[in-house]
Amino acid sequence: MSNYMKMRVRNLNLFYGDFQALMDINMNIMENKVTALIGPSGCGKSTYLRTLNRMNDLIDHVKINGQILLDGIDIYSDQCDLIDLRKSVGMVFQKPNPFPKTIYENIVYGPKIHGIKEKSRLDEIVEKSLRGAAIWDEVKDRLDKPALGLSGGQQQRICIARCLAVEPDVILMDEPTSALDPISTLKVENLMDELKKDYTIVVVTHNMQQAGRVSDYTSFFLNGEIIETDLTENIFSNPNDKRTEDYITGRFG
Ligand SMILES: Nc1ncnc2c1ncn2[C@@H]1O[C@H](COP(=O)(O)OP(=O)(O)OP(=O)(O)O)[C@@H](O)[C@H]1O
Repeated sequence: MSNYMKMRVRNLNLFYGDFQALMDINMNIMENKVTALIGPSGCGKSTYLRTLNRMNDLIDHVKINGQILLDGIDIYSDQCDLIDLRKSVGMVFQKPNPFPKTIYENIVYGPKIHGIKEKSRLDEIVEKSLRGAAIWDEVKDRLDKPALGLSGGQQQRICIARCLAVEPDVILMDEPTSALDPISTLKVENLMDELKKDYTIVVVTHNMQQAGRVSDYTSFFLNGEIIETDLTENIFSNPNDKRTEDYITGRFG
């Protein structure tokens, strides 16, 4: 088992204008593990997740200080190329958001941007990515059909396949199952367990049972701070902080 810290976050603060949304965040994100981010609505989970691949750069009144190291390189420094960063750190959103294109075109979109043109290579990537997202068998005979014609659960796995197609190292997932039915949710949860063999996963979830099922580590956020990060089993059975205990036992949030 890897004990490598794929990402290291040090003294991270984030402000939306005058409002400080993240306060002195420190976290080690372990390679080939699933890290769950839990906490009440508005505590900064999504904001934090978005800092990990600089999605907040798109919001113009955001100010960030501190450090986020990916394989030792500060992703906010000049040394880091934004296109490379987004390739290394992929993202899956709450609502499945396939492009209004065929299944095939959804998967090859990223690889084409990165300069892959050869049809046989693209075909290979499509099969590998769809297999990786556990949806190949369901769609292999309809690759030329619109991705939007699939069920919500299938669309989400297409989005995961689209993310895998550019061969990221880290996958960020923002409540990836909150718009899905229980069976699709189970499929995506099982998939996360498979994917962590090859990828490092950080997932925001409101569903505490899900955090318990899928994650190795859990971080509890409250009012923009991390109250504690620990092995998931410790967070759920023996948390250090009373506020964590109150949250996981449903006393607030
Ligand atoms: N673009 C923005 N501009 C200003 N404030 C924002 C912006 N986005 C988020 N916030 C504020 O930052 C805080 C953290 O929001 P964030 O969405 O990160 O929380 P969250 O824990 O993910 O919430 P939820 O679980 O409801 O999705 C909230 O107070 C929110 O109102």
